[in-house]
Parts: sequence; structure tokens; C-alpha cells
Amino acid sequence: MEGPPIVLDNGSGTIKVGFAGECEPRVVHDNVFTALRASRNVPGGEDFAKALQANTARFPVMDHGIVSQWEGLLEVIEAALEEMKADASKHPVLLTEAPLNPTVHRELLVERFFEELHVPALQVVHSGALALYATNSRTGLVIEVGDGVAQTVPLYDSYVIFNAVKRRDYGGRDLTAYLGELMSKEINHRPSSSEVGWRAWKEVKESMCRVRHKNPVEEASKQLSFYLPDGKVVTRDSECLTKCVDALFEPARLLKRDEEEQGIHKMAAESILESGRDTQKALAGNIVLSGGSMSFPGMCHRVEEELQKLLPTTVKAAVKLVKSPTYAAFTGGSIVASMPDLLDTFMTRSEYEEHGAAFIHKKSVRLTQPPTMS
Ligand SMILES: Nc1ncnc2c1ncn2[C@@H]1O[C@H](COP(=O)(O)OP(=O)(O)OP(=O)(O)O)[C@@H](O)[C@H]1O
Repeated sequence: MEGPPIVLDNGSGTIKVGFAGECEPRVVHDNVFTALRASRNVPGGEDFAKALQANTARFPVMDHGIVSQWEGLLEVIEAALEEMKADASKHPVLLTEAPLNPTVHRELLVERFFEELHVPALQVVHSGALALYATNSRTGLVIEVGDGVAQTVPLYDSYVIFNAVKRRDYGGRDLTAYLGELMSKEINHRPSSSEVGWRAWKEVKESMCRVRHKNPVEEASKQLSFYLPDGKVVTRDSECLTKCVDALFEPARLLKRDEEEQGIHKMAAESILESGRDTQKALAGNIVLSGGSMSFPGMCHRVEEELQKLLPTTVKAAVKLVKSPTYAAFTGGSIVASMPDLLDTFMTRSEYEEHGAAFIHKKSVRLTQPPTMS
């Protein structure tokens, strides 16, 4: 007999796993492949093992929303399920994927889940769409920036407006690297190893970085100074703390990407303007920020301000931050997977065996189907 569905938010930085109906994930793991594991699975693995000993090993399983280490992903998931004492073969799985990934990526996910994790049934949904469910609304625009992907997903009455979804390949991981670059210039920070540097930059980013803005109430919770392992100090007035967040609005220039890499406010404006005229006001009036990289103090105000400049004056932007930005996709997935008729939309093992992995494209749930608006 099957147990409750398992919800698996497979992020570029962390994987969040739990049961449908629960508010927060039971297990949150860095989505990284240890050097020791990598040494068993790739040619020239001894170098990875040496890197581990030198404490410089970092092998992310995901590269901007795309699985780059399949063996690593399976090991991370198996470890998480073991921690939950859950047997994948006894639970349908609701899995998240970044929007606009290649179709073949979804098929490979399906294949691995049926063949290697032996799941009885599977559904794959966009993480951005789920975040809106976590706020209990069905119409709105989600702006989600996690560790590796920035996405804007408009939903009208639970339908994803597919043609207006935007996705770019930058996120918190890029901000951490950019902050490290800024700190090495501004305070001559020289970490003893890349791993030590990375951890320190990430901690500074999460505890001190904020949006360039003068609202002292919103900024009050941030730390005043941070002592880096090399003895250097980052103080609250450091220019790099706000400049790091500016990169979300100017990724092409600050993260040195090509012009295609628009800032989140431009992606959001395009998502709204490319949706039907009759839905624009409803979308702009309920903008939800989700994903860990939207947690910077002052973010709602800045997004609202920048976005409003790009919208007609009759379309008013109202922006709010979801309650737990890093868990919002999981929470939304947990709500969706608890809906009584949702299980009918899952791809079953017999469908997989009969039609193959590509059948998943025919099994979209309601919230991932194109709208049928007149
Ligand atoms: N308080 C914070 N302030 C700023 N950034 C934060 C904060 N907390 C977490 N982050 C950043 O958020 C990112 C992780 O967010 P999240 O878990 O939503 O991403 P993900 O699901 O792993 O990746 P993605 O959705 O991009 O595939 C990390 O880069 C982390 O450093």
C-alpha cells in the first residue's frame, strides 16, 4: 500500500524533502556531491579525493537548475529519504524543477526516479508556481531567486501563463562569488582556501548584505560587523554589502553576464506585460517574492520601486515576501500534493513502463497547464 506523497524541492543549492501535508521539509541537505563520492564515479577521481583532504572540495550536484551530477543527486536523495525513514518505492513523489529546462532534462529525471529510486508514481512541477500556493492565493506573480536560478512565474486562477514565464541562470551562488570578489578589492580579503572563503562570504552575505535603501527599521536585524578567518573585518557601512544585492538588478554588468541576463525587475515587468491585458492588474497587485536570495532586507520596497517604473501608471505593483522564502516551494508543493484529486495527475509506474519517460509531458497538473482564457 502506498504512503503519503513525498515532496522533494530539488534546488540548485539545497534539497528540501518531507511529506505532503507538512508545512516545512523534514530534511534539508546541501545539494553537493562530496569529493569522496565523486572519486568513485568520475575518471581521475583521485584528484577529487586529494581536494577533499585539502578541504577545497565543492562539487555541486546542480548547475543553475540543471542536474550536472546524476549519481550525486541520487545519493543526496537516498540520504535524505533514509533520514526520513521513508522508502521511495512506497510513496508517490512530487518533484520540483526550474521552468524552461530542456524537455529531455525532465525525461531524465523521470527515468532516474522510476528506474533507480523505484517510485510508484511521479509528478514534476515548477518551483516558482508552487510558491504562490504557499501564500494561499491563486492569482499573482512569483519572483523567485534561489541559489542558481532567477524566475518569474505568473499564475491566473492557478494556471501558469506559460508564454510569460521568464527564467535566467543566476542566483545566490553568483552573489556569493561576487561578494568575495568585492571584498578582496575593498578590504583585501585573501582566504586561506576557496572553501574557507566561500563559507565566510556566504555567511557575510546572509547576515549582513541588504538592499541599498534608507529604511532603518527593515535593516535593524542585520549584524553590525563580521570577523573573517584572516582577521579582516567587514563593517555594516561597507559598500560591498549593498553592491552585492545590486547584482540582482544589474546581472549583465555586475555579474559580467551577457545582455540577455536581465535584472529581476525587468523579468517581472515582461511577465506582467506579456500576460493578457485583463490580467495585468491582478498579477501586479499580488507579487510574491520567494527563494532564499529574496531575503535581503529592503527587497520588497526596491522591487516595487524598480518595477513600477517599467509598468503603465494604471498597473500598480504591490510586492510582499513569502513567509519562509527558502521553504516556500516545498510548502506550496506540500499543499498541492495534499489535494485529493491531485494523485490522479501523477504518472504511474505502469504508464512509464507502457509509454516511456516522455509521457510525463502529458501528465501536467492543472497549475502547469496553459490558460484557456478568451
Ligand atoms: N537571509 C538570507 N539573505 C540572503 N540570501 C540568503 C539568505 N538565506 C539564504 N540565502 C541564499 O539563498 C540561496 C538558497 O535559496 P533556495 O534554497 O531558495 O535556493 P535553491 O532552491 O537551493 O536553488 P534554486 O531554486 O535557485 O535552484 C543561497 O544562495 C543562500 O545563500
